[in-house]
Amino acid sequence: MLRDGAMRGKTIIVTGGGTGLGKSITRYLLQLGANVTICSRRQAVLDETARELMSEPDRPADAGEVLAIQCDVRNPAEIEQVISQTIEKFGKIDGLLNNSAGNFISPTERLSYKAFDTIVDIVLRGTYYFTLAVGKYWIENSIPGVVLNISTTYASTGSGYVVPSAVAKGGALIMTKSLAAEWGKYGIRLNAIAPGPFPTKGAWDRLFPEPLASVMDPTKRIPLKRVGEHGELANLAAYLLSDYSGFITGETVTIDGGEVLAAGEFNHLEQVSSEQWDMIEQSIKQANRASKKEGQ
Ligand SMILES: CCCCC/C=C/C(=O)SCCNC(=O)CCNC(=O)[C@H](O)C(C)(C)COP(=O)(O)OP(=O)(O)OC[C@H]1O[C@@H](n2cnc3c(N)ncnc32)[C@H](O)[C@@H]1OP(=O)(O)O
Ligand SMILES: NC(=O)C1=CN([C@@H]2O[C@H](COP(=O)(O)OP(=O)(O)OC[C@H]3O[C@@H](n4cnc5c(N)ncnc54)[C@H](OP(=O)(O)O)[C@@H]3O)[C@@H](O)[C@H]2O)C=CC1
Repeated sequence: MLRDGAMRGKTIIVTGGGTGLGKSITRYLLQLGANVTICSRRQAVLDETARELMSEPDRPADAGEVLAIQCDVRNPAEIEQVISQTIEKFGKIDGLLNNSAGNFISPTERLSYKAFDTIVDIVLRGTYYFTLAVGKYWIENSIPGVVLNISTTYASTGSGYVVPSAVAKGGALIMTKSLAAEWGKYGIRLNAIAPGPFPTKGAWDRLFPEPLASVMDPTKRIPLKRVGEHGELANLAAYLLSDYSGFITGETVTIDGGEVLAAGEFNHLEQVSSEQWDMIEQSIKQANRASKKEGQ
C-alpha cells in the first residue's frame, strides 16, 4: 500500500515477530525499508524467521535488516537488553509494535490462578513494560516515537471463554488512549489495531482446536464472509507505524470484515427467504391500513 522505501531510515521493534501476524508485518516493514528487531521467548524460531526474511527472492535491494533477540516480555531486564542491542545495531528506535500474546479458549471456571496470570502477564504486563521502557528512552532523548498495539475486537465488547485475554487486551487498550493523551506533548503517538480472525497456527491451535473447529466456522458471523489476509493487516500496521498517520493517536482501527457488527439486533435475518419477506411486507402493510382506519 505504501510507496517503496516509505519506511527507510526507521527502526521498529516487533514483539512476537518470529511467527504469525508479527512475522507478516515484519516482512512488509522490511520491504518498505525499515530495520526491524524481532523478539520473543524462542531464539531458534526468531533465527529461522530472520534467515527466511533476509533471503526472500523478492526482497528489494534497499530492504531493511532484521535483528533477532530472545526476550520474554514479562521480564524488564530482557526488554532493556532488546532496546540497548537495537540502538547499538541500528542507531535508534522509531516504533514499537506490541504484538506478543498468549491465549487459549477455556471456560473461565476451569482456569487456575496461574493460568489467568500467565495470559494477563504476557498481554497486559508485557505491553506496558515494553511501552514504558521505550517511552522513557524516547522522552529522555527527545525522539518522537510511535507505539502500535495489536488488540482484538473483544477488547471492547468483552467475550466469554477468553476472559484473561479480554481483560488484558482491554487494559492495554485503555493504556493506549491514556498515554496518547499524556505523551502527545513529546511527539509520541499510540494507536491500536483490533483484528478479527486472521488464520495463524498460534491462534488456531489454541482457539479452534477440535472439536471446536468442526462446529465453529468464524466466517459465518462475518458480513464479508471470509477471514482476513495477512497482507491486509500488514498494510494497516505499516501505515499506523509510518509518518503518514502522523495526526492519528489514541485510535483503535478495527479490521474484521464487519464481524463486530454481529451485535446488530436484526442482522441475523439473512435466513429469511424472499417469499417470507413478501408475507412480512403484506402483514406490515395490513397493520398500517388498520391503524389508519382506527384514526379516522
Ligand atoms: C480468532 C478471533 C480472535 C482471536 C483473538 C486472538 C488472540 C490471541 O491472542 S491469539 C495468540 C495465540 N498465541 C499464543 O498463545 C502463543 C503463546 N502461547 C503459549 O505459549 C501458551 O499457550 C501459554 C499462553 C499457555 C503460555 O505457555 P507457558 O508459559 O509454557 O505456560 P504453561 O503451559 O506452563 O501454562 C500456564 C498455566 O496455564 C494453564 N493452561 C494452559 N493451557 C490451558 C488450557 N487450554 N486450559 C486451561 N488451562 C491451561 C496451565 O495448566 C498452567 O496452569 P497450572 O496448571 O496452574 O500450572
Ligand atoms: N490471529 C488472529 O486471528 C488474531 C490475533 N490477534 C493478536 O495478534 C497478535 C499475534 O497473534 P498470532 O500471530 O495470531 O499468534 P502467534 O502465536 O503466532 O503470535 C504470538 C507471539 O507472541 C510471542 N510470545 C508469547 N509469549 C511471549 C512472551 N512471554 N514474551 C515474548 N513473546 C511472547 C510468541 O513467540 P514465542 O512463543 O517465541 O515467545 C509468538 O511469536 C496477538 O497479539 C494476538 O492477540 C488479535 C486478533 C485476532
